[in-house]
Amino acid sequence: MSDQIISVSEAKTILAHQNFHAKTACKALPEAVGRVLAENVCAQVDVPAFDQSSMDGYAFAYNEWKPRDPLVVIREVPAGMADRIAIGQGQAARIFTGAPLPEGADTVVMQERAEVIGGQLHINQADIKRGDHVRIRGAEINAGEVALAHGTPLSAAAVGFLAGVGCDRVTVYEPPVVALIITGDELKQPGETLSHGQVYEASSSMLRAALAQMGITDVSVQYTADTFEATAEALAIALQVSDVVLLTGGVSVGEYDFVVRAAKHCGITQLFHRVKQRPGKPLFAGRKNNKPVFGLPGNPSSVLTCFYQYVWPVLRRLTGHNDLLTVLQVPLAAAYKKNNQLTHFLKGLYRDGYVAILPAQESYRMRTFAVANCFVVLDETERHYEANEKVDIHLLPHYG
Ligand SMILES: Nc1nc2c(c(=O)[nH]1)N[C@H]1C(S)=C(S)[C@@H](COP(=O)(O)OP(=O)(O)OC[C@H]3O[C@@H](n4cnc5c(N)ncnc54)[C@H](O)[C@@H]3O)O[C@H]1N2
Ligand code: MOO
Repeated sequence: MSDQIISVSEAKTILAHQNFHAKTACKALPEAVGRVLAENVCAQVDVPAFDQSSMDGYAFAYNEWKPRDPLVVIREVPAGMADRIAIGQGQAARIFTGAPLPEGADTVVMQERAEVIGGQLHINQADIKRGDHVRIRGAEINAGEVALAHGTPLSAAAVGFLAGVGCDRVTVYEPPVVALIITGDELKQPGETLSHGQVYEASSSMLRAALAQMGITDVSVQYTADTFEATAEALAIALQVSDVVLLTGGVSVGEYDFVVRAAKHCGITQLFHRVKQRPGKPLFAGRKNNKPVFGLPGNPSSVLTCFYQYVWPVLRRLTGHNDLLTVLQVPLAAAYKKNNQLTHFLKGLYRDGYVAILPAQESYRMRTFAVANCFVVLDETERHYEANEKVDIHLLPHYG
């Protein structure tokens, strides 16, 4: 679409309107933890499925009981007893936590508040009320009712709740398969020895880490030379084997920047190229059918900033989440001069109610990003910010 440089909000709106394909899968319940429901799950039974005791004690019929008259204990009802039994007037049943209430009974007295002498139950609780210590059938949920709705993230508690309503499998959003293409002739893997002009390749480890933190672990990596052919070939492979493609580097305007041309060659529709922001101005976004493709500007800090600002929301949507980075308005710890007309995503440290803009913001540097917990987001306006002036911050996901 756009060949023009666009604003941050335009770029985000364009991405928010894309109908990228989200995958779903049917999973055994315990394996679904951390995923998001892609269906409404209904209770298969009433919970509780029968009136049951919530205490170890004695079950009796409240209205038939005269406080001074003892009751005759006729039977014992353990949890799981399948026999349906009934008690009559003047009778009680020994009962245990979770056991079905006998027919005719509606109240349980805890054993600590009663005494059995010669088979006769004496209740020593003046304030006992009808229905005490009884869990009524269906009090939690009725069969057929929606237990958890589409879009609910499955915590351990949610898994427990669904198991309790009889559910054993659920349809959840499936994390996308991601292909990384790392461009750059100068790159060398950490652990190897650098020659003059080479740099350690940081972005594949960094992106894999960021993806793993969002539950995306099916990630392939291709390292490509700075040629059109190598980039186009890697892109064609990536489009075949993955749901989302992330390229790093090669997206600027130099003679060795082939990402945009390779994307066109592979039939990728450009959504935008270049955003009025720092870092990450040369950011590229496109789509091939329903698959998103991002060309992240090569400086590692630009890669990660663009990842959190643009890729992260798309991946969250694909995994069924409906959220953005948490935004807060907080006072600046110190004054700041912003001297251009780009949106700035500055590495910040938010603590004790204030945010400090960290030093070393240049996009080749990761040292202070490594200890940042948020972005300070300053809009395009060129101006001076005072200390204590409130600014927007975006919390990094694991601090949100
Ligand atoms: N004439 C212009 N030059 C540049 C512009 C511009 O508008 N006009 N934009 C600058 C900006 S902003 C950025 S950001 C970079 C982005 O360029 P590329 O996406 O083409 O990135 P590269 O040139 O490939 O790499 C940039 C820089 O980052 C290092 N790098 C790349 N990949 C990795 C990696 N995986 N691990 C570690 N370091 C990496 C690379 O060695 C370069 O130093 O363009 C500016 N130039
Ligand atoms: O993405 Mo660049 O950071 O603006 O150097």
